[in-house]
Amino acid sequence: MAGNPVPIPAKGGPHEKILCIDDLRRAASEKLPAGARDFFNSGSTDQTTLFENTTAYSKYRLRPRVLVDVSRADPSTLCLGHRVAFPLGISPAGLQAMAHPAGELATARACARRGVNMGISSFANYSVREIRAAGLKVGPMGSAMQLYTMKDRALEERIIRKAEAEGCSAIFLTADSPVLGVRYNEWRNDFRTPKGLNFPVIEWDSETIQKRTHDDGFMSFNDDAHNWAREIPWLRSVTGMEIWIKGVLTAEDTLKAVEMGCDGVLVSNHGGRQLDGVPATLDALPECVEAAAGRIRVHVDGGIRSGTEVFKALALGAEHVWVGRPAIWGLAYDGEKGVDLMLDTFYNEFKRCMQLTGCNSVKDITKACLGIVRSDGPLARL
Ligand SMILES: Cc1cc2nc3c(=O)[nH]c(=O)nc-3n(C[C@H](O)[C@H](O)[C@H](O)COP(=O)(O)O)c2cc1C
Ligand SMILES: O=C(O)C(=O)c1ccccc1
Repeated sequence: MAGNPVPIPAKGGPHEKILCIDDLRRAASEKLPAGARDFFNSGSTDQTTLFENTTAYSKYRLRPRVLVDVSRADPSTLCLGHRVAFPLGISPAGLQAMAHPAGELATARACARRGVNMGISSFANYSVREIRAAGLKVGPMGSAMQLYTMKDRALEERIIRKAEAEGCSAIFLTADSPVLGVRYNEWRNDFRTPKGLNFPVIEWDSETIQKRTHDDGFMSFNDDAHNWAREIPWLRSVTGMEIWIKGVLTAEDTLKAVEMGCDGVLVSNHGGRQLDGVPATLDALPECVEAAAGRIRVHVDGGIRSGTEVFKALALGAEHVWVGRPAIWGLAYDGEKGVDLMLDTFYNEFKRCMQLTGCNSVKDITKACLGIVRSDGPLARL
């Protein structure tokens, strides 16, 4: 990421007030209509998991080494076969054109410019071809194609073929969504996809979607009869792309992914939008890392809102992290430039955290970088 502007917003400039991801959340939330804002920002049921995803980080303290020459600290690493600027990518999130008309195209351009990978949602508002082309105009970029376990296997195979043809290197199979989570906000607001937005990946146009609520559309499309024995061998038989399971929260399912020959697990609770009451992803991470025992890769997403939190996730054994809502907030705030700003903020905080803890490379970030764990957790911040 050499040559990027340091994201200290210029006095009087358009981003004067955006110093951290929480500033971006506030600024974006002010710009979004209420229904869209609630859809993007909410979790399910009582919002317990949503809250814990973000607050889990505050119980860990850092354990820095001092007087280390960190003048050449290098945050770059490998992710899905690509060298990335730092260990953070953008999680697949649907409906990005509701945040900004350029939606996933803007996200792809920002990812390519900042040298990070992107997950493409099955519910993207642009086709995989358009998204990949937008990114590749700016630079080389890695993408993972997110898949649900679909009722229509022929459609699922068409999506896989297109993703392969466009150079995606992995499938993120979302395993936590046989049905949609309980989303009071969507029911209260009678949330509908805005008119004019299409879902080209799943071959639905605006008219088809208008007839359905989000819940209804989602349930008609996804297969609640999904299971390990059917999905993984089938995926292996139709594609050479890496297969990752997105939504794993336990040692048992990590072991299952190892047994089934998957390439990695993404420890995720769908940003607290599916089953409320499951643990924060940071709290589920250690048991998954231990079960993987280096045999498959382990990534994590959910609630990561600063470079220091990226660092803490790595110290607990994640190889790489992903963020969902911060990209949506970047888009809503200022389209492509807002996503650049979001990535720059994370990058700079992460690099500074590496330097201030005495780490010169991502490999130096180990358990030894974490100190005491405060049992008063989130309250420790108040
Ligand atoms: C608005 C929105 C849409 C999402 N759409 C999808 C999706 O289509 N497929 C999927 O697997 N996950 C989806 N997710 C979950 C994200 O991939 C990711 O797991 C989550 O956002 C990470 O948490 P964070 O937002 O706290 O960073 C979505 C999340 C949000 C907030
Ligand atoms: O709402 C979600 O969490 C989600 O996965 C999704 C699915 C389809 C369209 C937009 C978001």
